[in-house]
Parts: sequence; C-alpha cells; structure tokens
Amino acid sequence: ADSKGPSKSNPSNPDVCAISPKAIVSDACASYSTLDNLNQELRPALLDITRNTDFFAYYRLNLFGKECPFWNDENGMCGNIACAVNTLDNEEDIPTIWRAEELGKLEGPKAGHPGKKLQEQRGPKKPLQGMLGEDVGESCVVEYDDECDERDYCVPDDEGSSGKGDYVSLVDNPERFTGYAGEGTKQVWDAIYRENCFSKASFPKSASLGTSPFPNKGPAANELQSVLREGSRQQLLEEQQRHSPNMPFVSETGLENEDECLEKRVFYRVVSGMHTSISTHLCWEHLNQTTGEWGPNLQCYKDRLHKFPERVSNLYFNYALVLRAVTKLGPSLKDYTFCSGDPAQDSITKAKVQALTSHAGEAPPIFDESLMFVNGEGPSLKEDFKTRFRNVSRIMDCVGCDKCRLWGKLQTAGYGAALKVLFEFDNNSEDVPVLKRTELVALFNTLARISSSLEAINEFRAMVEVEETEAESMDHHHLKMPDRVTKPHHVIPGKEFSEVVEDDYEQFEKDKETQDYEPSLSEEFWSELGLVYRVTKYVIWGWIRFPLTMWEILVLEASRVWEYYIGLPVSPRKWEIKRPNLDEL
Ligand SMILES: Cc1cc2nc3c(=O)[nH]c(=O)nc-3n(C[C@H](O)[C@H](O)[C@H](O)COP(=O)(O)OP(=O)(O)OC[C@H]3O[C@@H](n4cnc5c(N)ncnc54)[C@H](O)[C@@H]3O)c2cc1C
Repeated sequence: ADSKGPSKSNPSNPDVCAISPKAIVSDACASYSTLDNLNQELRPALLDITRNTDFFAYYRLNLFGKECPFWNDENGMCGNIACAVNTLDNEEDIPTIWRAEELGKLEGPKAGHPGKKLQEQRGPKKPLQGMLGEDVGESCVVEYDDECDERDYCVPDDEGSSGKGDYVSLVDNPERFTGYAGEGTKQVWDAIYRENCFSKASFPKSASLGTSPFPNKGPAANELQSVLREGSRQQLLEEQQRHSPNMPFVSETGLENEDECLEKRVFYRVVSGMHTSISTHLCWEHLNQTTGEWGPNLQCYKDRLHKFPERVSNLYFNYALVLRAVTKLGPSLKDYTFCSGDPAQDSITKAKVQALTSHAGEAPPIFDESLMFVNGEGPSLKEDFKTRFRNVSRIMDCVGCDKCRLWGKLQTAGYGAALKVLFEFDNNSEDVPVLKRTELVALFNTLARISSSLEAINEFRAMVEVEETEAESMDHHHLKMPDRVTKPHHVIPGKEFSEVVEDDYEQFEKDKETQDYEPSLSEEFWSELGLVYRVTKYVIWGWIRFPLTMWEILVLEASRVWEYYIGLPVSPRKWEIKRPNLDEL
C-alpha cells in the first residue's frame, strides 16, 4: 500500500525531508519504511509506558452525562447517546456476552474525580481512597489542574455539566471489536468528516455573520455556533434544513471543495488516519460472534483498509505527526512531576518517558510543521482548525458504545494535544505549551494506538501476501482432471470410454511428473479413483485371461517335452511367473 503523493519539502531547507524514492507519506516528510523501522525501535518502550505506569494507564474523562449536541429532538433527531446505538442484525440469536451491548461496556474499576476540597481532606497519597485498587499510585493518576484553557484543541467541560468525569483503566479496556455498527456509526463518521469543511470565513475577505439556529445552550452550542457563523455556509445550511428538517446541523454545503489547502488536507488526514486506526484495531482483535473466538479477521482488513491505500497512508501520516509532537515535548518533561506522592514511581516514569523521547529525537526529521499556517490566512485558519477539532471532540459524545466513546475521545484529545504542541507557538519555535495530565496521557496513548495499528497492518499485509502467493502457485500448478474426464462428453468414435479415460489420465500423470507439484484434494481423489479403476481392470482381465494363459503354458510345455522325446534341441521356456509390478498400475 503505497502513497504515491509527491514529496513535500521545506522550501527554505530542501534537505529537511530526505525522502525515499518510493512510498512517501506526503505532507509528513517520511517514507513508510522509515516509519516502520522507527516504530519497531520505539514500540517496546511505548508499550511499557502505557501499560506499566500508573500515570499513563488511567485516563480521566466525562463519559456519561454529556449530550450529543448534533442531533436534537426538535428536528426529530435524538440527542441521547442511547438513540445512536445501532448494532448488528439478529443479535438475539447469539449469547448475551457476545452481543454489542455487552462488548461495548466499560470494564475494571472506576473512580470519580474528587473536587479540590475532597483532595485536601484525603491527602496527596490517597485522593481516590483505593477505588482503582490498593496498589495503584493515586498521586500519579489524579489530575490537579483540571481546567481547559484558551489554547486547547480539547473540549473544556461545559459549565454546569455535572462532575469532572471518572478515572478508568485503559489497560482493562482495550480498543477492539465491539459490534458497534449501523446507521448510528455512519451518522457519527459523517458528522466528523463534515467538520472538514473549511469555510471562506477562515480567509480574510469573507466573514459575514448570519443568524443562528441555536437557542442559548451553553458553551458547547455557542462554540458550534461560532463555527457556523459564516455567511455563505450558514445560509446554505439554513436553506438545506428548511427542505430537510432531519439533517444534522453540521452538514455539507457544497462549498467544501473550495479553498483546498495544506491545513485542510492535514485535518482530513488526521481524522481519516484515526478512523483507519480504529478499523485496524477492530479487525485485529475481532470477535466471531457465533463461535466466541477472538482473533485477526483478514476479510475485515481487506474490506476496510487493504483496498484503500490512502487510508493506510493517513495512518502513517498520523504516526509522523504524533511522534513529532512527543519528540518535541520530550525535553520539557524532564522536570515534570508525574507522581507527586510517590517519588520512586515518579522517577521511574520520568526515566521511561525520557528514554522514549530522546530515542525518538535521534531519528531523522519526520514531520515538518513549519509548513503549516504560514501564509496570509495562517492565524485565522489556525483558529478554524482548532474549532473544528473541538467539534470532532464533541461529536464523540454521540458515539453510542462506551468503550468506543472512551477511545474516540482519548484519541481526539491525543491528536488535539499533538496539534497544540506543534502549532501553539510559532511553528518554528522549539517552545512547547505545558500540557495537562489528561493531555499527556491522551497523547502517549494515541501514539501507542497508532503504533499497534502499524504493526497490525504489517501483519495483515504479510497475511495477504501469503494468501496471494498461495493463490498464484495454485493457479500456476493447478492441474485439474481434464474436463473430458470430469464432465459429460462425446465419445470419440473408435475409442472406448475406458480408453478415453486412460488417455486423459496418462496425460494427467505425465503433466504431474514434469512439474514441481502438490496435489489438491480433488486431484488426489481423481488420482485414487484412477488407481482403483486400473487395479480392478487388471484383476478382472487377469481372471478372464487365466484359462487361456494356462492353455498356452500347457501347449508350450507339451511341445518342449515332445522336442526332448524325439531328440531335438529343447526351445527356451517363453513364460515365467512374476510378482505383479505396481508401476504397471
Ligand atoms: C468514534 C468511533 C469509535 C469507534 N470505535 C469502535 C471500536 O472500538 N470497536 C468497534 O468494533 N467499532 C467501533 N466503532 C464503529 C466502527 O468504526 C465502524 O463504524 C463500524 O464497524 C461499521 O463499519 P462500516 O463498515 O459501516 O464502515 P465505517 O468504519 O463506519 O466507515 C463509514 C464510511 O467512512 C468511510 N471510511 C472508512 N474508513 C475511512 C478512512 N480511514 N478514511 C476515510 N474514510 C473512511 C467509508 O466510506 C465508509 O463507508 C467506532 C465508531 C466511531 C464513530
């Protein structure tokens, strides 16, 4: 699966992106094999960090109690997550544990986020009072500063929204097949892709405000409003909604193809790459809902990804982007406190993170963020980009499966954090913003997700190659019994049916001998049948000929006795008793 896109190079420094001649991940300055090699080197450390440190193994998020802001009851569309749950058909025929409803549920312990007062009361060592398990270093898990600020690509909690979310274990809830599918998923993916409609308002000349279809709804809706507050796009949307009231608020207007630019392409690639990663995981850890067996589903991979090299290239693109962010962030984490109440765990976690980021820093440049947001439209485009990203994050509240929502939200936050690191300051600046705990956890786990996906895709590719080689060699060596043998045919005048079969069979055997050959089941069957036929013929013919042969022997022996009797030289015996030779058959 190669991306054949042209190479991107930094105009100011053409050597920044040393690109291999083939398989370029365009926009990201790296080749597939560079990224695969890098992934192999970094993967063990990344897995260790995300699985074996308390800091990175737990994530806090508001999974419940948030409304999906994109479908609402007024328009006959449900804003409740449960309405979006759509699963496979005929699920009632399979055991409950294999049904989507069950597979999508969160597993493992959960702990509510304690407010500042509770944290003070409980002390720094046990802010969660053992709710995640006694051996969990809680000071590594709890978020102290939990406000979202202006620079965020993430979604701040709406004011008035209840609670600050729960801590859940990422290790206990692997991202894998859940059976979540159908209209609900289509609607969500559609809405996410529609956020890619960068509008004219992102460009200096065209921002005229329209009226909003939203009543006052709080920050989430207001944010959405600001995205929609763009003359041409807004009017078109309102027009479209008058004609079809069930259409989601965020919708295609036809203006999307205008103003194609690098930033828009990057936005699309991030979303599509995330989609690829989700699909890869669900195909790699797939449940056969009728047998209950987990394992890779090659057909799932072929249907969703193998036929679409562009989707796979977007995954590589995301790897380059997120790894660049992690690398850039590395030095600023040297003094970061991962666990305030547990110095031993703190230094172990720090050492692991430093080992990973400095190793990644030794690699050649893989992503050149200085290309983005640099033209005249730069700053406003950046704003638009950010708002759209926040909307993608909100759309995740419409995902009707808890586990999918967990990973969907985490990954959106992870990409958001990566974009923040890469673009918050001057693109060329090595300064990086200070990230919150949640953002760090999301960033590293998102990288780990992409890393697993790359590995799974390589495995899948190898499986497809084996399958194709086998099919090729079967084609090459495929020696079928001739049609005349297996199908009804005209008997050639002058030849018995048995002779025809024999001729064809002999040819078949000759063909076999001249080739490096492994018979298939049907060929073996025909070969055995031919043998039975010839053995039967041999035996019956032997019985029929027996009296005649005995008579011939008797005559021959009598003539030899007569020759001896009258004094003539005795003729040599012309017959002998032989063991049957199997090769004759
Ligand atoms: C946020 C989110 C998280 C999810 N997490 C899980 C999960 O953890 N486990 C699970 O089993 N299911 C999960 N799902 C459901 C899963 O993603 C699919 O939607 C579902 O399996 C149905 O697949 P589908 O074949 O209809 O195509 P979908 O994957 O739903 O794709 C819909 C359409 O998008 C386009 N498309 C597909 N892939 C790409 C791509 N990479 N780039 C661009 N366009 C693309 C295609 O036109 C496709 O027809 C999740 C869904 C969402 C929205």
